[in-house]
Amino acid sequence: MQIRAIALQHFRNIPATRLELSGRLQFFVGPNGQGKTNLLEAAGFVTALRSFRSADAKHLICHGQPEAALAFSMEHEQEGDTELTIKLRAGVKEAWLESTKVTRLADVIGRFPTVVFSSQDQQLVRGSPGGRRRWLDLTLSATDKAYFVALQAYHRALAERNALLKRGGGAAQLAAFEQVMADHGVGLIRARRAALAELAELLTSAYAHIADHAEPAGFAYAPDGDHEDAASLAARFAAMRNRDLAMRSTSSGPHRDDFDFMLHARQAKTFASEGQQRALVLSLRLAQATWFHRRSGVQPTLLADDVLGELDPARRQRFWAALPRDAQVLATGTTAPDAELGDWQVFAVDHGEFVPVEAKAG
Ligand SMILES: Nc1ncnc2c1ncn2[C@@H]1O[C@H](COP(=O)(O)OP(=O)(O)OP(=O)(O)O)[C@@H](O)[C@H]1O
Repeated sequence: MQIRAIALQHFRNIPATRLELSGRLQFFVGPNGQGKTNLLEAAGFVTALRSFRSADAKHLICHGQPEAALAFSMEHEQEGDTELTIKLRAGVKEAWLESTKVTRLADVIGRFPTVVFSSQDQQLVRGSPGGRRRWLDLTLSATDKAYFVALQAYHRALAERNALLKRGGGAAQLAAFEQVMADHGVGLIRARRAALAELAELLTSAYAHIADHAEPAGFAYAPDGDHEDAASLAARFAAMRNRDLAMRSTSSGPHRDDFDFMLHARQAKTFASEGQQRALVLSLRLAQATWFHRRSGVQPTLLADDVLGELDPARRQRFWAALPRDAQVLATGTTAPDAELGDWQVFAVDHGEFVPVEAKAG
Protein backbone atom coordinates (compact mmCIF):
# COMPACT_ATOMS: atom_id res chain seq x y z
CA MET A 1 0.00 0.00 0.00
CA GLN A 2 1.20 3.51 -0.73
CA ILE A 3 -0.40 6.69 0.62
CA ARG A 4 -0.35 9.09 -2.32
CA ALA A 5 -1.99 12.15 -0.76
CA ILE A 6 -2.86 13.33 2.73
CA ALA A 7 -5.19 16.30 3.34
CA LEU A 8 -5.70 17.48 6.91
CA GLN A 9 -7.79 20.22 8.43
CA HIS A 10 -7.64 21.32 12.06
CA PHE A 11 -5.88 18.10 13.04
CA ARG A 12 -3.83 18.92 16.20
CA ASN A 13 -1.59 21.91 15.28
CA ILE A 14 -2.07 21.48 11.52
CA PRO A 15 -4.52 24.17 10.29
CA ALA A 16 -4.90 22.92 6.71
CA THR A 17 -2.51 21.04 4.49
CA ARG A 18 -2.51 18.83 1.42
CA LEU A 19 0.59 16.75 0.72
CA GLU A 20 1.17 14.91 -2.53
CA LEU A 21 3.50 12.02 -1.80
CA SER A 22 5.62 10.74 -4.65
CA GLY A 23 7.87 7.71 -4.57
CA ARG A 24 8.34 5.35 -1.66
CA LEU A 25 10.23 7.46 0.88
CA GLN A 26 9.00 10.63 2.59
CA PHE A 27 10.88 12.47 5.33
CA PHE A 28 9.45 15.19 7.58
CA VAL A 29 12.18 17.33 9.12
CA GLY A 30 11.94 20.11 11.70
CA PRO A 31 12.66 21.15 15.26
CA ASN A 32 10.79 19.65 18.23
CA GLY A 33 7.10 20.36 18.65
CA GLN A 34 6.35 21.44 15.06
CA GLY A 35 3.89 18.74 14.00
CA LYS A 36 5.99 15.87 12.62
CA THR A 37 4.51 13.21 14.88
CA ASN A 38 1.05 14.74 14.35
CA LEU A 39 1.40 14.01 10.63
CA LEU A 40 2.40 10.37 11.27
CA GLU A 41 -0.42 10.07 13.80
CA ALA A 42 -2.86 11.18 11.10
CA ALA A 43 -1.40 8.67 8.61
CA GLY A 44 -1.73 5.89 11.21
CA PHE A 45 -5.48 6.52 11.39
CA VAL A 46 -6.08 4.57 8.19
CA THR A 47 -5.48 1.21 9.91
CA ALA A 48 -8.02 1.21 12.74
CA LEU A 49 -9.56 4.71 12.51
CA ARG A 50 -7.81 5.69 15.69
CA SER A 51 -4.67 7.37 16.95
CA PHE A 52 -1.64 5.33 17.91
CA ARG A 53 -0.91 7.71 20.79
CA SER A 54 -4.12 9.15 22.18
CA ALA A 55 -7.20 7.21 23.12
CA ASP A 56 -9.27 10.37 23.41
CA ALA A 57 -10.22 11.89 20.05
CA LYS A 58 -10.84 15.31 21.58
CA HIS A 59 -7.06 15.85 21.89
CA LEU A 60 -6.78 15.41 18.12
CA ILE A 61 -8.97 18.36 17.17
CA CYS A 62 -7.10 21.68 16.92
CA HIS A 63 -7.76 23.74 20.05
CA GLY A 64 -10.71 26.08 19.55
CA GLN A 65 -12.07 24.24 16.46
CA PRO A 66 -15.27 22.18 16.38
CA GLU A 67 -13.98 19.40 14.14
CA ALA A 68 -11.01 17.88 12.35
CA ALA A 69 -10.97 16.27 8.91
CA LEU A 70 -8.49 13.77 7.44
CA ALA A 71 -8.52 12.53 3.85
CA PHE A 72 -6.22 9.98 2.23
CA SER A 73 -5.69 8.78 -1.32
CA MET A 74 -4.10 5.36 -1.36
CA GLU A 75 -2.81 2.92 -3.94
CA HIS A 76 -3.73 -0.51 -2.73
CA GLU A 77 -2.51 -3.87 -4.01
CA GLN A 78 -5.99 -5.38 -3.89
CA GLU A 79 -8.41 -2.47 -4.00
CA GLY A 80 -6.72 -0.15 -6.51
CA ASP A 81 -6.94 3.61 -5.90
CA THR A 82 -8.96 4.24 -2.76
CA GLU A 83 -10.07 7.39 -0.91
CA LEU A 84 -10.66 7.32 2.84
CA THR A 85 -12.13 10.33 4.66
CA ILE A 86 -12.47 10.72 8.43
CA LYS A 87 -14.18 13.44 10.44
CA LEU A 88 -13.71 13.93 14.16
CA ARG A 89 -15.99 15.95 16.43
CA ALA A 90 -16.23 15.83 20.22
CA GLY A 91 -17.29 12.24 20.91
CA VAL A 92 -18.12 11.53 17.26
CA LYS A 93 -16.02 9.79 14.61
CA GLU A 94 -17.29 9.26 11.06
CA ALA A 95 -15.54 7.69 8.09
CA TRP A 96 -16.22 7.22 4.40
CA LEU A 97 -14.61 4.83 1.95
CA GLU A 98 -14.99 6.54 -1.39
CA SER A 99 -18.44 8.04 -0.80
CA THR A 100 -19.83 5.15 1.26
CA LYS A 101 -20.17 5.76 4.95
CA VAL A 102 -18.38 3.20 7.11
CA THR A 103 -20.87 1.85 9.64
CA ARG A 104 -18.81 -0.94 11.19
CA LEU A 105 -15.18 -0.71 12.22
CA ALA A 106 -14.88 -4.41 11.32
CA ASP A 107 -15.29 -3.43 7.66
CA VAL A 108 -12.15 -1.29 7.58
CA ILE A 109 -9.86 -2.43 10.38
CA GLY A 110 -6.60 -3.70 8.89
CA ARG A 111 -7.56 -3.06 5.25
CA PHE A 112 -5.00 -0.26 5.13
CA PRO A 113 -2.16 -1.53 7.32
CA THR A 114 0.42 0.81 8.83
CA VAL A 115 3.12 0.03 11.38
CA VAL A 116 4.42 2.74 13.70
CA PHE A 117 8.01 2.77 14.93
CA SER A 118 7.96 5.15 17.87
CA SER A 119 10.47 6.27 20.46
CA GLN A 120 7.77 5.34 23.02
CA ASP A 121 7.89 1.69 21.94
CA GLN A 122 10.23 0.60 24.74
CA GLN A 123 7.19 0.95 26.99
CA LEU A 124 5.93 -2.20 25.29
CA VAL A 125 8.77 -4.12 26.94
CA ARG A 126 8.91 -2.26 30.24
CA GLY A 127 5.44 -0.79 30.73
CA SER A 128 2.12 -2.11 31.96
CA PRO A 129 0.35 -5.18 30.51
CA GLY A 130 -2.38 -2.98 28.98
CA GLY A 131 0.00 -1.61 26.34
CA ARG A 132 1.15 -5.09 25.32
CA ARG A 133 -2.44 -6.36 25.17
CA ARG A 134 -3.49 -3.40 23.00
CA TRP A 135 -0.59 -4.09 20.62
CA LEU A 136 -1.41 -7.81 20.35
CA ASP A 137 -5.16 -7.22 20.00
CA LEU A 138 -4.64 -4.65 17.24
CA THR A 139 -2.14 -6.89 15.40
CA LEU A 140 -4.57 -9.81 15.46
CA SER A 141 -7.74 -7.77 14.87
CA ALA A 142 -6.20 -6.15 11.80
CA THR A 143 -5.65 -9.51 10.13
CA ASP A 144 -8.40 -11.72 11.54
CA LYS A 145 -11.99 -10.51 11.43
CA ALA A 146 -13.19 -13.43 13.60
CA TYR A 147 -10.71 -12.41 16.30
CA PHE A 148 -11.93 -8.79 16.19
CA VAL A 149 -15.57 -9.88 16.40
CA ALA A 150 -14.80 -12.24 19.32
CA LEU A 151 -12.83 -9.52 21.11
CA GLN A 152 -15.72 -7.07 20.79
CA ALA A 153 -18.24 -9.66 21.98
CA TYR A 154 -16.03 -10.63 24.93
CA HIS A 155 -15.60 -7.00 26.01
CA ARG A 156 -19.31 -6.25 25.64
CA ALA A 157 -20.20 -9.19 27.89
CA LEU A 158 -17.42 -8.22 30.32
CA ALA A 159 -18.80 -4.66 30.58
CA GLU A 160 -22.30 -6.06 31.22
CA ARG A 161 -20.98 -8.45 33.88
CA ASN A 162 -19.07 -5.63 35.57
CA ALA A 163 -22.16 -3.41 35.58
CA LEU A 164 -24.13 -6.26 37.12
CA LEU A 165 -21.43 -6.90 39.75
CA LYS A 166 -21.67 -3.24 40.79
CA ARG A 167 -25.44 -3.65 41.25
CA GLY A 168 -24.92 -6.89 43.25
CA GLY A 169 -26.57 -8.89 40.43
CA GLY A 170 -27.97 -12.40 40.69
CA ALA A 171 -26.17 -15.66 39.86
CA ALA A 172 -28.31 -16.59 36.85
CA GLN A 173 -27.70 -13.28 35.07
CA LEU A 174 -23.97 -13.37 35.89
CA ALA A 175 -23.75 -16.92 34.57
CA ALA A 176 -25.32 -15.84 31.27
CA PHE A 177 -22.64 -13.21 30.67
CA GLU A 178 -19.91 -15.59 31.86
CA GLN A 179 -20.99 -18.11 29.23
CA VAL A 180 -20.66 -15.50 26.46
CA MET A 181 -17.26 -14.43 27.83
CA ALA A 182 -16.11 -18.07 28.02
CA ASP A 183 -17.31 -18.91 24.50
CA HIS A 184 -15.35 -16.02 23.00
CA GLY A 185 -12.51 -15.98 25.55
CA VAL A 186 -11.12 -19.44 24.71
CA GLY A 187 -10.82 -18.40 21.06
CA LEU A 188 -8.87 -15.30 22.12
CA ILE A 189 -6.46 -17.36 24.24
CA ARG A 190 -5.93 -19.86 21.41
CA ALA A 191 -5.36 -17.17 18.79
CA ARG A 192 -2.98 -15.21 21.04
CA ARG A 193 -0.90 -18.32 21.76
CA ALA A 194 -0.61 -19.24 18.07
CA ALA A 195 0.14 -15.66 17.00
CA LEU A 196 2.86 -15.16 19.62
CA ALA A 197 4.56 -18.39 18.52
CA GLU A 198 4.64 -17.25 14.89
CA LEU A 199 5.57 -13.67 15.81
CA ALA A 200 8.46 -14.98 17.96
CA GLU A 201 10.08 -16.50 14.86
CA LEU A 202 9.66 -13.24 12.97
CA LEU A 203 11.03 -11.33 15.98
CA THR A 204 14.17 -13.49 16.17
CA SER A 205 14.85 -13.10 12.48
CA ALA A 206 14.31 -9.29 12.57
CA TYR A 207 16.50 -9.02 15.68
CA ALA A 208 19.31 -10.87 13.92
CA HIS A 209 19.21 -8.19 11.19
CA ILE A 210 19.31 -5.22 13.57
CA ALA A 211 21.47 -6.30 16.52
CA ASP A 212 25.17 -7.06 16.44
CA HIS A 213 24.66 -10.68 17.45
CA ALA A 214 21.88 -13.04 16.58
CA GLU A 215 20.13 -13.89 19.84
CA PRO A 216 16.98 -15.94 20.17
CA ALA A 217 14.13 -13.51 20.93
CA GLY A 218 10.55 -14.36 21.71
CA PHE A 219 7.62 -14.05 24.03
CA ALA A 220 6.47 -15.84 27.14
CA TYR A 221 2.68 -15.81 26.99
CA ALA A 222 1.11 -15.54 30.42
CA PRO A 223 -2.61 -16.05 29.98
CA ASP A 224 -4.59 -15.08 33.07
CA GLY A 225 -5.71 -18.68 33.48
CA ASP A 226 -4.88 -21.15 30.71
CA HIS A 227 -8.12 -22.67 29.48
CA GLU A 228 -8.42 -25.13 26.63
CA ASP A 229 -12.19 -25.07 26.43
CA ALA A 230 -15.15 -22.78 27.16
CA ALA A 231 -16.49 -25.00 29.96
CA SER A 232 -13.30 -24.67 32.00
CA LEU A 233 -13.16 -20.88 31.47
CA ALA A 234 -16.85 -20.56 32.44
CA ALA A 235 -16.14 -22.61 35.58
CA ARG A 236 -13.31 -20.24 36.44
CA PHE A 237 -15.63 -17.19 36.13
CA ALA A 238 -18.23 -18.96 38.29
CA ALA A 239 -15.60 -19.81 40.92
CA MET A 240 -14.55 -16.14 41.07
CA ARG A 241 -18.11 -14.85 41.42
CA ASN A 242 -18.15 -14.16 45.16
CA ARG A 243 -14.79 -12.51 45.08
CA ASP A 244 -15.78 -10.44 42.01
CA LEU A 245 -19.02 -9.36 43.72
CA ALA A 246 -16.93 -8.10 46.64
CA MET A 247 -14.45 -6.37 44.26
CA ARG A 248 -17.33 -5.14 42.02
CA SER A 249 -15.36 -6.10 38.90
CA THR A 250 -14.13 -9.16 36.96
CA SER A 251 -10.76 -9.98 38.45
CA SER A 252 -9.54 -12.60 36.01
CA GLY A 253 -9.91 -13.70 32.39
CA PRO A 254 -8.37 -12.99 28.98
CA HIS A 255 -8.79 -9.22 29.55
CA ARG A 256 -5.96 -9.63 32.09
CA ASP A 257 -3.61 -11.63 29.82
CA ASP A 258 -0.01 -10.54 29.47
CA PHE A 259 3.18 -11.65 27.80
CA ASP A 260 6.87 -10.98 28.43
CA PHE A 261 9.54 -10.20 25.88
CA MET A 262 12.33 -12.74 26.08
CA LEU A 263 15.93 -12.52 24.99
CA HIS A 264 18.14 -15.58 25.47
CA ALA A 265 15.25 -17.17 27.37
CA ARG A 266 15.40 -14.37 29.96
CA GLN A 267 12.88 -11.63 30.68
CA ALA A 268 13.97 -8.65 28.57
CA LYS A 269 12.42 -6.07 30.91
CA THR A 270 14.78 -7.08 33.72
CA PHE A 271 17.83 -8.48 31.92
CA ALA A 272 18.18 -6.76 28.54
CA SER A 273 20.28 -3.60 28.23
CA GLU A 274 18.79 -0.31 27.02
CA GLY A 275 20.28 -0.90 23.55
CA GLN A 276 19.00 -4.48 23.42
CA GLN A 277 15.50 -3.34 24.40
CA ARG A 278 15.57 -0.69 21.68
CA ALA A 279 16.66 -3.26 19.08
CA LEU A 280 13.96 -5.60 20.37
CA VAL A 281 11.09 -3.14 19.85
CA LEU A 282 12.35 -2.16 16.39
CA SER A 283 12.40 -5.89 15.62
CA LEU A 284 8.89 -6.21 17.02
CA ARG A 285 7.63 -3.58 14.58
CA LEU A 286 9.40 -5.30 11.68
CA ALA A 287 7.84 -8.59 12.77
CA GLN A 288 4.42 -6.89 12.87
CA ALA A 289 4.97 -5.54 9.32
CA THR A 290 5.88 -9.02 8.05
CA TRP A 291 2.86 -10.48 9.86
CA PHE A 292 0.51 -7.98 8.17
CA HIS A 293 2.04 -8.61 4.76
CA ARG A 294 2.00 -12.39 5.17
CA ARG A 295 -1.62 -12.42 6.33
CA SER A 296 -3.17 -9.86 3.99
CA GLY A 297 -0.86 -9.67 0.97
CA VAL A 298 -0.78 -5.89 1.50
CA GLN A 299 2.59 -4.27 2.21
CA PRO A 300 2.05 -1.94 5.19
CA THR A 301 3.14 1.69 5.14
CA LEU A 302 5.84 2.16 7.78
CA LEU A 303 5.68 5.24 10.03
CA ALA A 304 9.10 5.81 11.61
CA ASP A 305 8.88 8.53 14.27
CA ASP A 306 12.36 9.83 15.00
CA VAL A 307 13.84 6.34 15.21
CA LEU A 308 16.74 6.83 12.83
CA GLY A 309 18.20 9.52 15.08
CA GLU A 310 18.18 7.17 18.07
CA LEU A 311 20.42 4.58 16.44
CA ASP A 312 24.17 4.60 15.99
CA PRO A 313 25.26 4.72 12.32
CA ALA A 314 25.91 0.96 12.06
CA ARG A 315 22.51 0.02 13.50
CA ARG A 316 20.83 2.70 11.36
CA GLN A 317 22.26 0.99 8.28
CA ARG A 318 21.18 -2.43 9.50
CA PHE A 319 17.68 -1.21 10.41
CA TRP A 320 17.37 0.33 7.01
CA ALA A 321 18.55 -2.79 5.23
CA ALA A 322 15.99 -4.84 7.19
CA LEU A 323 12.98 -2.83 5.91
CA PRO A 324 11.01 -4.40 3.08
CA ARG A 325 12.29 -2.93 -0.19
CA ASP A 326 8.82 -2.21 -1.56
CA ALA A 327 7.33 -0.63 1.60
CA GLN A 328 6.46 3.05 1.72
CA VAL A 329 8.21 4.78 4.64
CA LEU A 330 7.09 8.03 6.22
CA ALA A 331 9.85 9.08 8.60
CA THR A 332 10.51 12.07 10.86
CA GLY A 333 13.62 13.60 12.39
CA THR A 334 15.14 16.83 13.58
CA THR A 335 17.88 16.61 10.95
CA ALA A 336 17.68 15.63 7.29
CA PRO A 337 18.21 11.92 6.53
CA ASP A 338 21.56 10.56 5.39
CA ALA A 339 21.75 10.56 1.62
CA GLU A 340 23.01 6.97 1.61
CA LEU A 341 19.77 5.85 3.26
CA GLY A 342 17.79 6.49 0.11
CA ASP A 343 16.20 9.03 -2.13
CA TRP A 344 13.74 10.87 0.11
CA GLN A 345 10.99 13.30 -0.72
CA VAL A 346 11.61 15.83 2.05
CA PHE A 347 9.14 18.22 3.73
CA ALA A 348 10.21 20.91 6.22
CA VAL A 349 7.78 21.14 9.14
CA ASP A 350 7.22 24.48 10.88
CA HIS A 351 4.29 25.24 13.21
CA GLY A 352 2.00 22.76 11.48
CA GLU A 353 2.97 23.90 7.95
CA PHE A 354 4.61 21.41 5.55
CA VAL A 355 6.86 22.80 2.82
CA PRO A 356 8.43 20.54 0.18
CA VAL A 357 12.23 20.83 0.18
CA GLU A 358 13.69 20.73 -3.31
CA ALA A 359 16.22 17.94 -3.84
CA LYS A 360 19.76 19.27 -4.13
CA ALA A 361 21.11 19.20 -7.67
CA GLY A 362 23.75 16.51 -8.28
N1 LIG B 1 -5.26 19.57 19.75
C1 LIG B 1 -4.21 20.37 19.48
N2 LIG B 1 -4.43 21.64 19.00
C2 LIG B 1 -3.38 22.43 18.71
N3 LIG B 1 -2.09 22.09 18.84
C3 LIG B 1 -1.83 20.86 19.32
C4 LIG B 1 -2.88 19.94 19.65
N4 LIG B 1 -2.30 18.80 20.09
C5 LIG B 1 -0.96 18.99 20.03
N5 LIG B 1 -0.68 20.24 19.57
C6 LIG B 1 0.64 20.82 19.35
O1 LIG B 1 1.36 20.02 18.44
C7 LIG B 1 2.75 20.17 18.73
C8 LIG B 1 3.40 18.81 18.87
O2 LIG B 1 3.58 18.32 17.63
P1 LIG B 1 4.32 16.92 17.42
O3 LIG B 1 4.08 16.01 18.55
O4 LIG B 1 3.95 16.49 16.06
O5 LIG B 1 5.83 17.40 17.51
P2 LIG B 1 7.08 16.90 16.71
O6 LIG B 1 7.34 17.82 15.55
O7 LIG B 1 6.95 15.46 16.40
O8 LIG B 1 8.19 17.15 17.79
P3 LIG B 1 9.28 16.20 18.48
O9 LIG B 1 10.48 16.27 17.58
O10 LIG B 1 9.48 16.90 19.78
O11 LIG B 1 8.68 14.83 18.62
C9 LIG B 1 2.90 20.87 20.04
O12 LIG B 1 3.30 22.21 19.76
C10 LIG B 1 1.49 20.82 20.61
O13 LIG B 1 1.21 21.95 21.40
